[in-house]
Amino acid sequence: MSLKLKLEQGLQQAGIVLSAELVERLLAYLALLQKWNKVHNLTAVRDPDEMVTLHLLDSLVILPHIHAERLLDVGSGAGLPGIPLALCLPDLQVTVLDSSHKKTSFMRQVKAELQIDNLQVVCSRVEQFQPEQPFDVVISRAFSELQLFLTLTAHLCRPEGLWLAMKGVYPHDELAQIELKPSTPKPSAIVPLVVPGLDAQRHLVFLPNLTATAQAAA
Ligand SMILES: C[S@@+](CC[C@H](N)C(=O)[O-])C[C@H]1O[C@@H](n2cnc3c(N)ncnc32)[C@H](O)[C@@H]1O
Repeated sequence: MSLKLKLEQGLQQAGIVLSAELVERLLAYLALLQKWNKVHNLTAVRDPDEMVTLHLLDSLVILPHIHAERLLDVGSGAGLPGIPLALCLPDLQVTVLDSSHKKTSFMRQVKAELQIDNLQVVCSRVEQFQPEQPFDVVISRAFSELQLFLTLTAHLCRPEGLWLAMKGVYPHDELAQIELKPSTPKPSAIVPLVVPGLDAQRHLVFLPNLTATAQAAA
């Protein structure tokens, strides 16, 4: 089966409708990832079929949950999930951040070649990143445990904004860890996700930043 057909079938199964042009742009991103990966080792996933499932579809199944103007993808690596989100949601301003020069060079190349105007690429350790404005949504996939993710990005999520953590199996231990810390944001929902063609669990953890609400109530 061609990569295009695999992506189209996966999108259909997930109930995600994208234009033919967008499908081509997603595949162009995948082609660049394959090309650079041969030399720069950006991702351990090397098989193009697996890249469709584990990188594109895994990132795209969260599309219905993104309602924001400004999103930060922390530890984005080769641009996941940030680049597929930026491609599919042109009105969303997406910042992809990683501390690795090799990975941010790749993401800059993708931005230039695919002319992704709503994508900003930042090379920085996240704890040192000082943007002009905080973000509506701060997301990560395969970055760190929940507690560390929240600690390192506490200055980056605006009051009443949202942290989204993309996880595999239901993260019992990580949730227990944050329950122990009274000052840590708590999850409002943990949504199971189905990634077409993937025989593994996925969960999206929603952690609202209630800072402003709490201050107003005090
Ligand atoms: C396992 S990769 C995940 C990449 C991508 N999110 C994915 O799901 O394919 C974790 C990434 O986080 C980056 N990273 C780790 N610690 C970081 C930090 N403190 N600040 C910024 N990036 C960091 C690493 O360079 C790496 O690219």
